[in-house]
Amino acid sequence: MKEHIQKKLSDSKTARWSAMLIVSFTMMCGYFLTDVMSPLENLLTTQGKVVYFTDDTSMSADSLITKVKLFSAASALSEPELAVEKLEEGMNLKYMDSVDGIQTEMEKTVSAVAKGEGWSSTEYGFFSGAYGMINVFLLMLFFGGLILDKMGIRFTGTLSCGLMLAGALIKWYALSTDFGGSMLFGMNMQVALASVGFAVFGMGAEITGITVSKVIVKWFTGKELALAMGLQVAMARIGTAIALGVSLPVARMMGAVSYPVLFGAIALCVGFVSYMVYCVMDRKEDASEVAVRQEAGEKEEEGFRMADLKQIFGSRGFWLITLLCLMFYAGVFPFLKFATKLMIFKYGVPESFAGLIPALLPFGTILLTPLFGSLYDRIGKGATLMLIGSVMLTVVHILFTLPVLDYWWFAVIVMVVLGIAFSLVPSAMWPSVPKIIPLKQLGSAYAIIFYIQNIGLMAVPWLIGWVIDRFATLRDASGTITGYDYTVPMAIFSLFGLCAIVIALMLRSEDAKKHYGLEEANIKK
Ligand SMILES: C[C@H](N)C(=O)N[C@@H](CCCCN)C(=O)O
Repeated sequence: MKEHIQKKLSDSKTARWSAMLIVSFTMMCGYFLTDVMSPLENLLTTQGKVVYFTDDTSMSADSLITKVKLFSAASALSEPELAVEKLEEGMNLKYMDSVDGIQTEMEKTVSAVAKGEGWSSTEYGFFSGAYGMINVFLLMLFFGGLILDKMGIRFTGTLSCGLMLAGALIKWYALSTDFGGSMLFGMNMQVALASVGFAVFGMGAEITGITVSKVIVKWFTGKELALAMGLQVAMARIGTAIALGVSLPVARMMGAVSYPVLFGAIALCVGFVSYMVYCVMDRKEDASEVAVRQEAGEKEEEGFRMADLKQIFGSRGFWLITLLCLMFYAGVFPFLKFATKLMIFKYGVPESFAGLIPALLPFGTILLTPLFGSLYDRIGKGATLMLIGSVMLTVVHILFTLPVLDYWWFAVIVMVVLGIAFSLVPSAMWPSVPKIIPLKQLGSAYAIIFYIQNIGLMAVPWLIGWVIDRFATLRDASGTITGYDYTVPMAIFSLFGLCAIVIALMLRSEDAKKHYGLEEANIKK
């Protein structure tokens, strides 16, 4: 008689890769919403109507109208009735402006008009950092990890997807409503409410992040773990790239900053449904695992105990990975929030293309993260990959700081290098955690890492927004903003890179002492 050997569902290649694709799609929708506002910084921080022209420049409606009226009065044209509210797509406007110090007659055709929200850079920074606020101050990520290890993947993932959706809807409501100058918590009502929405969303997104990580470890341990994690991160980056690339065109086309958020919320509903589909697979995987254990006469694995936390906190390798994560990610995600405006004001890129250069960063990582992940699976060298990535991050930020080669093509090259760094470190960092911490504590371990990382994701945008208002904003004698000098903010980002290098070196030497296996291949032959 043929012997029947019970197999787990995850032993099927099709099943485990399908599970990976499904949960990664949910995460991708989350990443889209995380960065959907980044290209809108200039629009959010401009007061009143923003007018875009066919030559790809943008101008504040007030200053344009003043110029047009001055010109029409001087040339007896019939424009004195022109007002901000009357500006529309297709209008032809004539005015005088100074070109190389000479007053010259100019003509521009309006290609789109959108509503600027008049936030300050500090308010924009506060809003961007709000993502990590609940996670950090209410320790929600920490509790999220405990919930994940205690209540399981299906319960936690469903809860966290719901939180993401609720947060996205609050943010959309805030951005699409005119609060007529009212205040909340001593703050512009719109900024405050949008920040609350982003904070709720951030709590959901981060808990979904640790849940998805645990899903992948569950289905891929002993198999293509780093490749699977790399592909999951790659799909997440597609979400970021789409956000950076399409958000501004959508806001311009629809005339308001709230529309890209609305589209993100609709996509997230689909992501939610896809997570429900995963839950069905998860149930089957658990059932097949029980059957395999019964056949082998094995006992069920012990669950997570609070005492296990001591083991996590006592590991020096764990702390080094956590600090590396804090410093490295502080130099990347918060940078992305400010990168579009950096392209406009440091590299002179027209606003309509400016989001495309930062979008190169996640695009590059889409191919490279799984590639480096697969390299790590086969040949190891995880600690070295993290070190090289940290060095590249630092060099990139120093180049963005220095007043040299302020050309758009140089910004493109530097951004591509940053993309390589942003592939190297995550592809080696995340699959290295299970080499230091056992599976049953992994939810909590990822949660603590994400928790500390969130302190950076929250505080760095706050710091940079404030620094831009205080040290980077250039004004003329009347106080009108004339431009930005990004030397100080970018020097701060360079410092994060330097810290990452030091920590990566310490991690490599700790690995050599404790034999975590970070330099060894993941796939056992
Ligand atoms: C922002 C989030 N906390 C984060 O760090 N995400 C990582 C991916 C983590 C995947 C772990 N398996 C990222 O690089 O986006």
